[in-house]
Amino acid sequence: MTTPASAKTTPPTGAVVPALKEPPPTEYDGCFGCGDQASDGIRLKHTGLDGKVAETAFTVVEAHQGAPGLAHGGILAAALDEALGSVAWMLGKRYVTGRLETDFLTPVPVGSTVQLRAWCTGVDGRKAYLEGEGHVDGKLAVRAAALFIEVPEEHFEERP
Ligand SMILES: CCCCCCCCCCCCCCCC(=O)SCCNC(=O)CCNC(=O)[C@H](O)C(C)(C)COP(=O)(O)OP(=O)(O)OC[C@H]1O[C@@H](n2cnc3c(N)ncnc32)[C@H](O)[C@@H]1OP(=O)(O)O
Repeated sequence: MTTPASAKTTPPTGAVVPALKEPPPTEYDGCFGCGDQASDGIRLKHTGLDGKVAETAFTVVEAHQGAPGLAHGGILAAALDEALGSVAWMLGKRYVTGRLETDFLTPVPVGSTVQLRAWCTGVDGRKAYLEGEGHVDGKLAVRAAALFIEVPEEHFEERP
């Protein structure tokens, strides 16, 4: 698969690629990427999962504009981050994004539906390596490679 992975997002020799488990049963409703209660969120839901690759879709609306009529790159990166993050969580541990590398290959007009796919390229200790891509009308529009880091449950404790 074509990816933009740098040395920091390329798994070392010997990293394993685990099969994905079922998505976590409790998702956080307030999550910008997947939460049902996040009123300004993008509410991604899995549309496919085959044990290795997870799929979802995201429709760009006016509130996501950067330039007139075109998606803001940060929104596309957020959607990729969420897709990759959901795969990381399906490895069965808690991960957060440490590094996210993104290529924006074509402008994405408002009204487009971005078909997103994400997968794991390897796990090495606390590090999980993820890649993903988004197609619009069959054309590769965005792609990403990321390093996720496993964290303890305390990472998500509410801050004062
Ligand atoms: C309650 C139920 C909820 C259920 C819910 C389910 C939802 C299921 C879907 C979730 C989907 C989420 C999708 C969104 C995902 C986010 O958006 S997460 C939010 C954005 N990310 C963050 O906020 C992370 C902020 N950063 C941090 O907290 C800390 O920097 C980190 C990443 C935990 C690392 O800190 P640390 O634990 O002290 O680890 P550290 O020793 O610094 O690094 C460990 C190793 O990783 C390397 N490393 C760390 N950072 C980097 C980096 N940026 N670049 C390269 N290498 C790095 C280090 O060099 C080190 O390597 P080695 O020396 O071991 O070889």
